[in-house]
Amino acid sequence: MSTIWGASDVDAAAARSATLRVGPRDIVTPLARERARELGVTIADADTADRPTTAPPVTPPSSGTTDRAQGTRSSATTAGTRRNGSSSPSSSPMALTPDLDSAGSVHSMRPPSPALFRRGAPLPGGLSSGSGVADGGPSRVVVVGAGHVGMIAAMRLADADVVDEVVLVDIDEGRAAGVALDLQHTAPLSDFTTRVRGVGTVEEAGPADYVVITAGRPRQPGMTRADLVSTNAAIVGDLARRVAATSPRAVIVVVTNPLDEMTQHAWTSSEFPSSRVLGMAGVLDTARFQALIALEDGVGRARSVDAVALGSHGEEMVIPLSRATSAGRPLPQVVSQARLDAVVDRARGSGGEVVGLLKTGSAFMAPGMSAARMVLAMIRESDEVMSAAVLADGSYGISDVYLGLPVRLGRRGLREIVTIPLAPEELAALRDAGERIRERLGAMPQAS
Ligand SMILES: NC(=O)c1ccc[n+]([C@@H]2O[C@H](COP(=O)([O-])OP(=O)(O)OC[C@H]3O[C@@H](n4cnc5c(N)ncnc54)[C@H](O)[C@@H]3O)[C@@H](O)[C@H]2O)c1
Ligand SMILES: O=C(O)C[C@H](O)C(=O)O
Repeated sequence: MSTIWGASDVDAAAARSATLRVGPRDIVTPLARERARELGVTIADADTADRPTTAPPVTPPSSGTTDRAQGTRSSATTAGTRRNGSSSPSSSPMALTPDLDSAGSVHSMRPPSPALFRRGAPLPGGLSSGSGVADGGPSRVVVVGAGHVGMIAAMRLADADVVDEVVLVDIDEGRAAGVALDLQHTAPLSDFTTRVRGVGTVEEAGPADYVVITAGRPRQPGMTRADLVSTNAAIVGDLARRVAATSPRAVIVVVTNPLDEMTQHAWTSSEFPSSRVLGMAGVLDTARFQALIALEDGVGRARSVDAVALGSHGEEMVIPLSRATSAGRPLPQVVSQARLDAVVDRARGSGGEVVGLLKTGSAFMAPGMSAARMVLAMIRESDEVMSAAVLADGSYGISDVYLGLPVRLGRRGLREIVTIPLAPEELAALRDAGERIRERLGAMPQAS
């Protein structure tokens, strides 16, 4: 039997021994070869005399995800097809070979190669026409809220050219239609074939594979995210129920603030399995930390920083420095503890810093790109470890509350919560974040 080796297998090999051993009939994807060139990983024939003595890749100690609708625990993902209609590598070892060290811990949280995001790359692809989950119709991503975050997310999604349709929905229908038309005009500039529509309701948008909810009020200077709760809970609750009716098999990605509470609210309102309701904040918070620490002397490029932001999207954000590296070197060996602490604080407060500078509205470029990145990771089954707000399932000693945890996503949403070793104080801070979010949920108005 032949095995398909993907870019994430190369990442795992880079973390272990800088050599990827493949069998004579195995297929190494072009992206994996490109990734190997980037990382200096040798692709060697496993049948040669110097056969590796290292253990084969192992399946992670997944705690699985709870599928409430079915009452079962599942980490399955759905096979998909590429945009060109051929079979996707969803059964490839990309899904089975995490970058774990022999202790079963995550060795690297490095984002995948930019090669994974290059248009026209043969593997993995997008969703083919006719693969739309709801009706066998067009593959479709619906972005609810054609405001600042929504339009950036839609732009990235259209530009990626991996779905038939991106539909913007806004109660201000003219805005949705105008932004959509403006975006459609960029098709020759960005060279995409995705159609872009703008409508006033999720019902008009039609059944979707993925729904990104950015609708709601942003905060203004002097406000906390929590100040948005009653206004936005009413919007998100209503939208989640209507999305569930229109797109019963969609994966929902919530962006609206306060993020952790709104994601849990969308889950209960939609009555979807928790694996299909995710929140976007960790990708953004991680990017902010990477970007800001890269401004420090000696750190290098932001993408060479391997780190993850967990916990809440706010005061209880946890950035485990015990796991953070730059080009493979532990960050505390590169940057002084005082500077590290200052950068963590700045990353934690970055949303507020941007609000203060803009004076009206909040950040949207990095947030919109981060939301699109989550959707693209699912469509492309990139298999990267990223932070997302998910329903804690007992991992890290936390249960039944949405908060930022390291995850792998698949076509159908959450594939698994990844357990990474944390220092005792980091674990305590993560658990505290769960408790604080639970308290805020308890205080949330019930009628939304
Ligand atoms: N999770 C994160 O990391 C993150 C990052 C940035 C912003 N946000 C949040 O995202 C939300 C949107 O931010 P923004 O800057 O895009 O705001 P915005 O005001 O620019 O856009 C919001 C849009 O939602 C629309 N809208 C309101 N109610 C609606 C409804 N019921 N149906 C459809 N559309 C509706 C509005 O007409 C508006 O166009 C805010 O709550 C903000 O706090 C979260
Ligand atoms: O800070 C905000 O209110 C918006 C968003 O959550 C952000 O972090 O930029």
